[in-house]
Amino acid sequence: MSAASFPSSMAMRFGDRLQQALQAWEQRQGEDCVMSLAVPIGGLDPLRHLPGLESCDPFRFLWDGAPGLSLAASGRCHHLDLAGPKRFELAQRFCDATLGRVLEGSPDAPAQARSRILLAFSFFEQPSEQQPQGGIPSVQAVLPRWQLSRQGRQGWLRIHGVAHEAEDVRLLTETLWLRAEQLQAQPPQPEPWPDTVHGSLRPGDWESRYASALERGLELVTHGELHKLVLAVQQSIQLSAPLNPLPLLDRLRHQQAGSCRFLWQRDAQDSFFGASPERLLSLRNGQLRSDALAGTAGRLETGESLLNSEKDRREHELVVQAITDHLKSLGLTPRRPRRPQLARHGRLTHLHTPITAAGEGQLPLALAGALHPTPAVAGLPRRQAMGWLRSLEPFERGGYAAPIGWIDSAGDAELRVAIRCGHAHGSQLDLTAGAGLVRGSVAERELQEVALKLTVLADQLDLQSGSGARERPLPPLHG
Ligand SMILES: C=C(O[C@@H]1C=C(C(=O)O)C=C[C@H]1O)C(=O)O
Repeated sequence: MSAASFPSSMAMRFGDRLQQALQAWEQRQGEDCVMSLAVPIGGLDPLRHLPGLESCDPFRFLWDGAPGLSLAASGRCHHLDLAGPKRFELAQRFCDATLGRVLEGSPDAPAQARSRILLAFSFFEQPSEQQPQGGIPSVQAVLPRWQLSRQGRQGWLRIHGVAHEAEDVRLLTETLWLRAEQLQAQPPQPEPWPDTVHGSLRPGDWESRYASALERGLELVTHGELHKLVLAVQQSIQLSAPLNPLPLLDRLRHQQAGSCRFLWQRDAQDSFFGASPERLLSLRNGQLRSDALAGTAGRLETGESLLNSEKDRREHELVVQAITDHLKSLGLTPRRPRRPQLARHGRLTHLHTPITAAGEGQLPLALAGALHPTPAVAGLPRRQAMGWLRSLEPFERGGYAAPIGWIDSAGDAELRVAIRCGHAHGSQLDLTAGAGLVRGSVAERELQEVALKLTVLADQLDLQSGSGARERPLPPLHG
């Protein structure tokens, strides 16, 4: 195909794009390189157009921070799967090396459309000996084939591809142009999405297994062996039809508007998805931000009662202190408001303290490696708490409570803590949720808090039997 086969108004634009790309190619250093090309594409909704972004590789990703950045991606141009220690350092090196090789052929593209490496970690560095990790590497990093982004009304489509010669650059430009035309011509997924998820609870009751772990956890924090322990539970659902997570994520856009919806789909059989209220870190133009989020109230309590709860304030402060201490140990000067605010995410309200610092020149994954896991999802002291989680939780956490997000070609990054999430693999869907125990925590309240958190996703499903994950009111907060 040549530029002549496009309508004349677009031919100019196509010709300009091609010329830009070839100019960048001429200035390359080294033999081969990864060419990165982008075109503006109107404000297509990445969530609704992800199905139209298919690639020969089954990998798909969604980051839906609407009304902020939304990003859909598919296919893998380069990727890394790792297990074991130093994963943050090695993933950072992969990002630097890969993004360093990317040749920007569309220098007019804005920040939302920058080339990105997508990242998903597992909670633990190594899978446990008893429980296989469910095949999840301790870090997955992907430079996608396709990226469709939207921020405000603007949207961009980007392609990454290896180029050996100028002809490859022409071919990539044409592939990009054609896909942009197809996406713009295609209607997005209709509203409402057609399918509901059908499934039934798998036998095996998380409540009885949680009760014994909870008893031990409460002993540990009461006797001062730990300051905090965040015990999680897992509810498994047997799916009677394959799960499409996109309709769920679409509904969560309305029901949990302040959170960031995410999807990491290794293939059609394996989807990890959720709506995270918690920012592990964001780095934008050298400004670092991390969120301390701990202390939870359900719909029936007032935010005031949460703000006035001595136990919740103490639990929250442990998280703020841990984050600020880690940042200080890296030589940063974190700033924080003196008192927490309330942050509402769907049916739950949390205590929230945003922590900020000047972070010029910081490596996002060095920061993430120091911060993960915060005491909001693990406990204190960290090492001992991690050991107790291994022995008390009767399942593998996988990606639950681990960092998920992206780094872009300018060094900006955002990583969320993957909570309020589910993992569908084959015909099974696992929902995981946890709650923090500190001195003064009450067993019944913690049990009801995790049950309430499980409902965030479970309520989107059409379950055939009564669910242990149904919402019950939380008993009163203790002062
Ligand atoms: C661990 C989870 O949530 C975390 C624990 C919270 C708490 O204990 O109050 C609140 C928000 C999150 O930091 C979860 O939702 O699974």
